[in-house]
Amino acid sequence: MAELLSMKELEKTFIMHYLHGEHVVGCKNISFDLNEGEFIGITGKSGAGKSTILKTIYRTYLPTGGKLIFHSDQYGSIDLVTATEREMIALRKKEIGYVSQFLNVMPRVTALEVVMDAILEMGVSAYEAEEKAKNMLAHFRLPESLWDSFPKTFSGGEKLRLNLAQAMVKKPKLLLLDEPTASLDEASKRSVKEMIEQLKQSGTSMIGIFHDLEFMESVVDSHYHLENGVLNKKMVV
Ligand SMILES: Nc1ncnc2c1ncn2[C@@H]1O[C@H](COP(=O)(O)OP(=O)(O)OP(=O)(O)O)[C@@H](O)[C@H]1O
Repeated sequence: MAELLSMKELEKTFIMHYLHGEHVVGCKNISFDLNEGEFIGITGKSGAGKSTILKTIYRTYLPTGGKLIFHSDQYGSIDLVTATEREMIALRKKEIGYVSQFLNVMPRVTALEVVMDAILEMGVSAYEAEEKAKNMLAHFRLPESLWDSFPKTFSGGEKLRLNLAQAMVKKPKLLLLDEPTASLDEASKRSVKEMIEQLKQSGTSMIGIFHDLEFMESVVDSHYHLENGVLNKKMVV
């Protein structure tokens, strides 16, 4: 299997300006490699730095050290630590997806439009985008009565399912999943598992953070545990 992402000694330190420049370590010395189609699960105590790792890959946070070599279709090998904002925007549009429980959408954009817009960015026709978006929303069991509503008022689980549909409809090369089953019922968890399996088969690589260990072990290939700032490979499932 070809390598997709190589992380070497990734570090993120926050400088707290309102605390007179005090430093808070988000994560440090984090290294691992991710192959095409591989799924790595990361566990660790609250505050260990799991979300910080995902956010530095997606560049919500600018890393303060290390290397993150991503094998991109658009740019060839590119270091996400030093990539420009413009490059990151292009990568987020087409190659790297991120799912969290929190929904960040424009006001007055319907749930269907949220998913359609994601796939339109990939360059498909409006007809195809609508069809794919509807299939995704149905897959994630979002009631049809909500498709033309504004997601701001959705429940936590509905927002998460919309986020999953928006990110997964693109079939990105790399998908980052921050608690993708939190607040979901068993039937919705099964929909998530099925879509993860479909994406893996089509070559998507994933990194996920889970509190639901049983679910995690049913989908990942490798499990890393973060403790006292050190990332240890626990086992290969
Ligand atoms: N934007 C930020 N500014 C300052 N400190 C931050 C920021 N984001 C995270 N941190 C700090 O970095 C450390 C790691 O946080 P992170 O959210 O990555 O932990 P986590 O392992 O994902 O925790 P949880 O399981 O509770 O979500 C924590 O000490 C946190 O307070």
